[in-house]
Amino acid sequence: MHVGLTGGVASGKSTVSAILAELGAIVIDSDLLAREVVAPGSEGLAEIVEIFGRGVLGDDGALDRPAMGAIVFADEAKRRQLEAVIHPRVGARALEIAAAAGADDVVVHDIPLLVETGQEANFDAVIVVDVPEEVQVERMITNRQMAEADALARIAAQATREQRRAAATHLIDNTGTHEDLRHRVAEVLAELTGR
Ligand SMILES: CC(C)(COP(=O)(O)OP(=O)(O)OC[C@H]1O[C@@H](n2cnc3c(N)ncnc32)[C@H](O)[C@@H]1O)[C@@H](O)C(=O)NCCC(=O)NCCS
Ligand SMILES: Nc1ncnc2c1ncn2[C@@H]1O[C@H](COP(=O)(O)OP(=O)(O)OP(=O)(O)O)[C@@H](O)[C@H]1O
Repeated sequence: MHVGLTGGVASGKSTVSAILAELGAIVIDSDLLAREVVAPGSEGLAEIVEIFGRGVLGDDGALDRPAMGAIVFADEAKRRQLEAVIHPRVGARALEIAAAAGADDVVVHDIPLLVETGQEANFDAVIVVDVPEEVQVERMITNRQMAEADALARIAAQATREQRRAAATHLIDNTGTHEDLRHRVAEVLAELTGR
């Protein structure tokens, strides 16, 4: 079974993924793959330097992620250019990993931009982690020391809460405690697997 998992920035996708993995699911994390495909020495990073110049590299030669973020979350055309380098590579890696899963495995594809990239129909179920925008902003400021304007810029680069909710077969409200979240995730997994 292949399950899509999505949610707005800082909604709690990684936290949900970690719980699902503990409960036995295989998780494919798109954010992690998006880092791997631009690792130092990669073709992906070379393409990014061709497009954006060496200014997006840190002193260590790795992608300067805050600098890249400042560019692409302020400019949609540049964001599309970056996505054109990263998304095909992430997609190819995800397919390779998914191909190694067994028939009885629950494979969870954690894809922040699942709705934005129209991938709903590729999955047997779509889990959406849902919180109001105020909670996203609050968690980005508190847990990631982001400025409010940067948090709002990321939210503005994504689908709306309503668009994501419309794509959900299973909605996970993450406005409660971590304990509440754990219960709800276990419940959803049980619904999916019938176990
Ligand atoms: C701009 C980059 C370098 C900033 O890196 P940073 O370490 O600050 O963020 P990180 O990669 O951990 O992403 C955190 C969250 O930001 C949001 N986000 C990332 N990229 C995008 C995007 N293109 N559009 C909208 N939201 C995005 C997602 O909610 C994601 O979960 C990085 O996000 C990136 O390479 N983005 C383009 C690739 C992409 O689309 N990734 C998302 C899923 S494949
Ligand atoms: N129920 C909760 N109560 C309080 N804090 C939470 C809760 N769930 C998650 N968090 C915290 O909120 C932050 C965002 O969670 P997480 O990293 O799981 O989100 P994400 O959707 O994967 O984010 P991103 O889109 O940036 O990858 C983390 O610091 C996490 O510990």
